[in-house]
Amino acid sequence: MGSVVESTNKEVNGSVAVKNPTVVFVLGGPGSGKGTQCTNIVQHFGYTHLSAGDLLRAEIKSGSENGTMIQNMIKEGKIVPSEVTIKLLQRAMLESGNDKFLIDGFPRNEENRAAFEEVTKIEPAFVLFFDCPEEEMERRLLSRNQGREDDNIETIRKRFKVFLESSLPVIEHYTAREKVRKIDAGRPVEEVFESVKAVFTPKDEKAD
Ligand SMILES: Nc1ncnc2c1ncn2[C@@H]1O[C@H](COP(=O)(O)OP(=O)(O)O)[C@@H](O)[C@H]1O
Ligand SMILES: Nc1ccn([C@@H]2O[C@H](COP(=O)(O)OP(=O)(O)O)[C@@H](O)[C@H]2O)c(=O)n1
Repeated sequence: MGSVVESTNKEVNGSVAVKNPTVVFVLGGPGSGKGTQCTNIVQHFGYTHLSAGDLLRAEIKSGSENGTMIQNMIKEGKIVPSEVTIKLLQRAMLESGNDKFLIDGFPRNEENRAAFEEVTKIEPAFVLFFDCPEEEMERRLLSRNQGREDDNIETIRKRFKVFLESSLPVIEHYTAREKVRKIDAGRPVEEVFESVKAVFTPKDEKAD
């Protein structure tokens, strides 16, 4: 027996998709704390966390035909073609049984953004942007210790360049549409989460 969410899913471009989902894009440079804060948001606000990077790394591990291509792109800090990432996101949304999603690390360039809009017809509720100084992000990435092939100084520099050149324009796109909620992410985890909570708490529930 399917859940209420599944039973009301709809067809989009020939594939089944979650009906009227709430989507929050979580953006910020590499190491700005997106994953860390998403874990906190999930615990407090009932969202499903979908990390584009985690989905791509799982795809490499699964031995899929795209695995080698994805692995090479990640090693170089390059953005994987949208077609691949969007399919993974759509599948994960459907499998979750939820209708509220934090989409972390996506869209990372204009191609990601335009393709997602075209394929899914989903507009994000808002965009959470973790703004963090580069020196702090570099420090965090070099001590992350998750055995990631891209957490070395050479690839980190490439990822910073891609963030400035390709991802910031996406944030500017949503800033122009008044969708961006910018958080000072250079502070300790708990302080950052206080600011995050304020964004997710409806105005009428906030204390004066
Ligand atoms: N506010 C913070 N202060 C210090 N370290 C942090 C903070 N937020 C996250 N970290 C640490 O920095 C590293 C990168 O954080 P992560 O959440 O993986 O970033 P992202 O998903 O943006 O790449 C992790 O080791 C994490 O524990
Ligand atoms: N939308 C995305 C997200 C990540 N990626 C790839 O995955 C890598 C790691 O992304 P991530 O979000 O897991 O990690 P951070 O770079 O934010 O620390 C990126 O550098 C890209 O190579 C991608 O190609 N497309």
